[in-house]
Amino acid sequence: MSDTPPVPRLHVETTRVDDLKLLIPLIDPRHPLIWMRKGQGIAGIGEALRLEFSGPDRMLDACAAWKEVVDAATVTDPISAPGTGLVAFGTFAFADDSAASSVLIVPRLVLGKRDGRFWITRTSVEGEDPASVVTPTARPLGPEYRISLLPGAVSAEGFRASVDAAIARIADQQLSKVVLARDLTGHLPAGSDLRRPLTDLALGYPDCWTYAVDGFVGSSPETLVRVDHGTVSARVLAGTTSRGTDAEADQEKAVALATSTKDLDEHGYAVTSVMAALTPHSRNLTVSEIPFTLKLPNLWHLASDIEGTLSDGSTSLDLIAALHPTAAVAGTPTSSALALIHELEPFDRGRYAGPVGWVGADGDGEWAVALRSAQVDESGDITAFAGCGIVTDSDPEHEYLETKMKFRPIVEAFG
Ligand SMILES: C=C(O[C@@H]1C=C(C(=O)O)C=C[C@H]1O)C(=O)O
Repeated sequence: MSDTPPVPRLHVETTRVDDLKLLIPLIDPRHPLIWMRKGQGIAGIGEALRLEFSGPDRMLDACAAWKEVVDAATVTDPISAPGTGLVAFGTFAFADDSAASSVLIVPRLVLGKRDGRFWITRTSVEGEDPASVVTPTARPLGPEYRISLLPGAVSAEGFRASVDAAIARIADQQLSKVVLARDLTGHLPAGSDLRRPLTDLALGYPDCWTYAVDGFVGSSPETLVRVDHGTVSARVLAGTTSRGTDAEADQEKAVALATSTKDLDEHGYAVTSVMAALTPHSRNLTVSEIPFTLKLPNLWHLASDIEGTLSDGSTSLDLIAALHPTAAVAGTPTSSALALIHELEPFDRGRYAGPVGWVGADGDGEWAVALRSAQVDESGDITAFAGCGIVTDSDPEHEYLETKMKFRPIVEAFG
C-alpha cells in the first residue's frame, strides 16, 4: 500500500558553479540530506517534494511515482552528470511490514561536486517563485555533544541465544544462512546538530557512502547498485574479521579471512543472490573471480565487485526492488531467512539494511545497503542496528564481537 500525494510540477534548474568547499557545513543541522564518498557527492537543503511509501510494493510504487514526477517536471541541466538535474534522495524500510516510512525527497536545493565539477540545482514547485530558493551559506556547527548508545530490545546474552537458535535451524537444514542484528538506543540533547556525527563519519570512513536522509544517517561500505548511463555495478560484502593490532597481525587477519571456508561460504550466498537478481536485467555481468579483502578503519570485509551492461532499461529504483533484500542482510533462501529474522529479532529494523541513496530523472542512481546506520527521530531518540551472517560454523560470541565492531562508526560518531 502506498500513500502518495498528487504529483506537482517541478521546475528544476542546474547551474555550474566555480567551487563548492565542504558540503556538510552547508546543510540543515536537524534535517541533513547528504550522499558522499571520498569528499564528493550531493547535499540537499529543504524539501520541494516528499513522497512516502510503505508495504511490500514500496520500491515498485516509488518507481511508478518517480516516473510521474519526472514526466511532469521541467528540467534544465547543462551538465548531465550523475547527481545533476532532478534528483531525489531516498531511504526504504527493510521489511515489507515495517512501521518505518520509505521516502523519496526532492530537495529545494542540491549542491554537488564530482570529478572537479561543481553545481547547484534549484527546484521550485509550479506556482512558487523560483527566487524563493536561496543559496545557503556555511553555518558554524552547533555545540558539541556526546551520548551513550546502550543495548535496546536485545541484550548481549539475548543476541548470543538467537545466534545459537539460528545455528540449530541451519543444522536442521531449514536454511543455509541468516543475518541477525541487535540494537542500541540512546537520546540526543534537544537541537543536536547532526552535521557533527556526519562530519566524523565522512572523515573517518572516506571510502564508505556517508548518507543522511530523513533522520537516517550512516556510512555504508556496501554498494547495493549503481546505474550510470547503461552500466550497472554493485559491491557485495559478507565475511568480516577484526583489524590486527600491528601491520603483521593485520595482514594475517586479512589472509585468514580470505581463506576461511566459513566466510567464503557466507560471502558466496551474498554474491549468488545479487547475481541472480541482476541477471534478468543485464548482459555481460562479471564478478571478481575470487573475493578480495576490503580494509576499513574498524574491520576487514570480504568483497566482490559486480559489473555489467543494463539490457532492459531498468532504472536504479527497479533494480533496488529486484535486489532487496540480498543474502548479505537477510540470508538464504530469502523467504526462510526473513521468517527466521521475524521470529528471532524482537524489533522492527526500520530502514536499517534497506536501500539508501539517490535517483535521477533518467533513472540512474547510486544506492547503498544502509549499514553502520542510526535513525534519529524528531524527539531525539536514536536507534542503531548491526548484524552478521550466521552459517553452520558460526560461533555466538564471535558474532557478538562482530556486531560490536560494526557499531563502532556510529558509536564513535555520536559518543
Ligand atoms: C549486516 C551487516 O553487515 C553485513 C554482513 C556482513 C557479514 O556478515 O560479514 C558483512 C557486511 C554486510 O553485508 C551490518 O553491518 O549490520
